[in-house]
Amino acid sequence: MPATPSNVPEPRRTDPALIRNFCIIAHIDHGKSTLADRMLQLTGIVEERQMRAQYLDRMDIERERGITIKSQAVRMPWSPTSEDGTATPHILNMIDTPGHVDFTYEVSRSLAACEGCILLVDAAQGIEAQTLANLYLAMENDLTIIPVLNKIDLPAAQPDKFAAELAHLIGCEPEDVLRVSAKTGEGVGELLDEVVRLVPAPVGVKDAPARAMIFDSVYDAYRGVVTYVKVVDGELGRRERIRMMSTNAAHELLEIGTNSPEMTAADGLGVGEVGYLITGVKDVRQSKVGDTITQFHKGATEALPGYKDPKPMVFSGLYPLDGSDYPELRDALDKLQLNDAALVYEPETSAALGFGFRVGFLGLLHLEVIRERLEREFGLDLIATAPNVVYRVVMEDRTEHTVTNPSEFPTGKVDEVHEPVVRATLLAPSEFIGAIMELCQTRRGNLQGMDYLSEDRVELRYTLPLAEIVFDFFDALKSKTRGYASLDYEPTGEQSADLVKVDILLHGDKVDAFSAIVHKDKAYAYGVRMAGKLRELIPRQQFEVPIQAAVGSRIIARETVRAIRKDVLAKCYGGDISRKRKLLEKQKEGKKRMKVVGRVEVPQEAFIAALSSDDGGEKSKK
Ligand SMILES: Nc1nc2c(ncn2[C@@H]2O[C@H](COP(=O)(O)OP(=O)(O)OP(=O)(O)O)[C@@H](O)[C@H]2O)c(=O)[nH]1
Repeated sequence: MPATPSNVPEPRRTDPALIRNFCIIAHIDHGKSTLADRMLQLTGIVEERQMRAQYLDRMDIERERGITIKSQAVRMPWSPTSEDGTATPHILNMIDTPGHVDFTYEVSRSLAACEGCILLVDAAQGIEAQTLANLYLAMENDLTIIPVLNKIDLPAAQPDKFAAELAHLIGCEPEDVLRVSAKTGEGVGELLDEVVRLVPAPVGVKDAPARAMIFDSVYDAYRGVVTYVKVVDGELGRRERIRMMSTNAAHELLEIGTNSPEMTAADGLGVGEVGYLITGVKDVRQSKVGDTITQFHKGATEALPGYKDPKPMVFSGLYPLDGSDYPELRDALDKLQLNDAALVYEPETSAALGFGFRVGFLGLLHLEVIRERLEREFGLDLIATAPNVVYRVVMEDRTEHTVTNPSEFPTGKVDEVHEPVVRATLLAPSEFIGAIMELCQTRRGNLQGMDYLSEDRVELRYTLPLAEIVFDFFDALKSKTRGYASLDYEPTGEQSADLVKVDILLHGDKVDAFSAIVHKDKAYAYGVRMAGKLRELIPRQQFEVPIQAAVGSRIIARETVRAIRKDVLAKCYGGDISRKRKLLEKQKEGKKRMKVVGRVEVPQEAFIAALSSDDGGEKSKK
């Protein structure tokens, strides 16, 4: 049991020397959830009998209520058998990391709450891009890494080959790579023993003012925001008044505890412990990932390092198809924001699309998730403008503008335009090196390095403008590599580039929804493509309609929709008045759905079609 000095009875705190905080890093489908399930079972906190029934049922209910599906951190008891046969009870905290590239910052905070990680790799597939990206983050956080091959029960498993690959990657011996089957449970007990043996115990100052790092924050419809923390120094007690160090906001602790795997209230958390707290705040933006919590009275003066406000990287205009749904869209966004500190939006109006919002996202997946939730959970029909990144525009008089909507690109003398760039990691069989390089070249990529992970698998590292990968990059990569390449990226700053705004004009009037900021070399292609597309989509009017693409006042492409007098009665010979009336009524109906740009009537469908995905669009599933 914990070795506490006898004169200071503190039975409620676990000795940090007996705590191990770890996470599992894996590429999608390499078996992270299955391994976690096996650990829950093996450590006895979930009985075998309950495993399926309980877990799946619970997920359904949670899904229906729209709250978090997984526990963010689970506390498990484990007593490794040592060589002399004695067993010392330890506490293992398994911390879940969000898996996707859009949430790199959150991943890095979850990793910062751990001292070690299990690098899990499918023994039939080998290392993939997400394995690598998360491994790099783990290294940056100085974590002890335990390499593990999973799925060794599969006939297609090649454990020797991939053990060598993993060993080469992290610089250990192939024999150090553990082999498990999360499915059968083989090797999982030994793995937990290794976690205790290899992962360092957390260190912190017991008698200092409390400092706890928030590594996750989720909204629960019944309990408000549940905040997950790791206590680094000192301790937090029940009913304590706490302070968020980034905002200085004070809150009362209503409950503090651990998940094993249900929420279990405790009377406090001490050094190295991981658990949850509830303060009654209703909005995750008041309890942000990366922030430090301390006591309100005599609290810490210096926050833990690394706090960043989530920064949206990709923006898109969201408009209800039916203008009268605008209030519903606003309410829906308000609700989603309760659980998503990274979601930002502000009202915007577009001459073409009416009233809507300019919404900021962490990345494309984030955008897709939000859009899908708005449509599915809130029953909204939406039009989204093409996603764009954030530009910093420096004028010749040195004033600066942050542009999140291309139609707001400043007019006047522009000196420099800066765009965000990412560091991308691409992994593929070596036969596809040429195809990948060619693709990255056309996307203004810069090769930073290339490594062979084994004789037939290669890792390429590029810096790429974010704008070049937000559309169809992932799809293009998959099609050029027959689905074998994997991609991960993280923002690394910005670069100045030769960027211009292309406007699309209908009969001399700008259509704001189609303005785009593109590289100078691609402006012409964009203009020609959009003008051509619109010519097909816009019905003839009673006058000739020129469609032009322009950079500033210079026209770079032009198409024309020829004039026609549309006589709906032309088909109606004879004097059937009721039929005539019907046709006129129908024409009126159609006109209601028309948007008017200047003098030109454009059916809404034309906007939707022009914004949709045949030139990449927003569909880029990972
Ligand atoms: N044969 C075999 N299949 C496994 C093993 N571990 C996981 N699987 C299967 O692999 C698939 C993916 O496993 P998950 O545990 O869902 O993988 P994951 O990494 O959590 O995936 P995501 O949650 O989608 O990221 C499932 O069909 C599992 O049943 C294993 O040891 N052997």
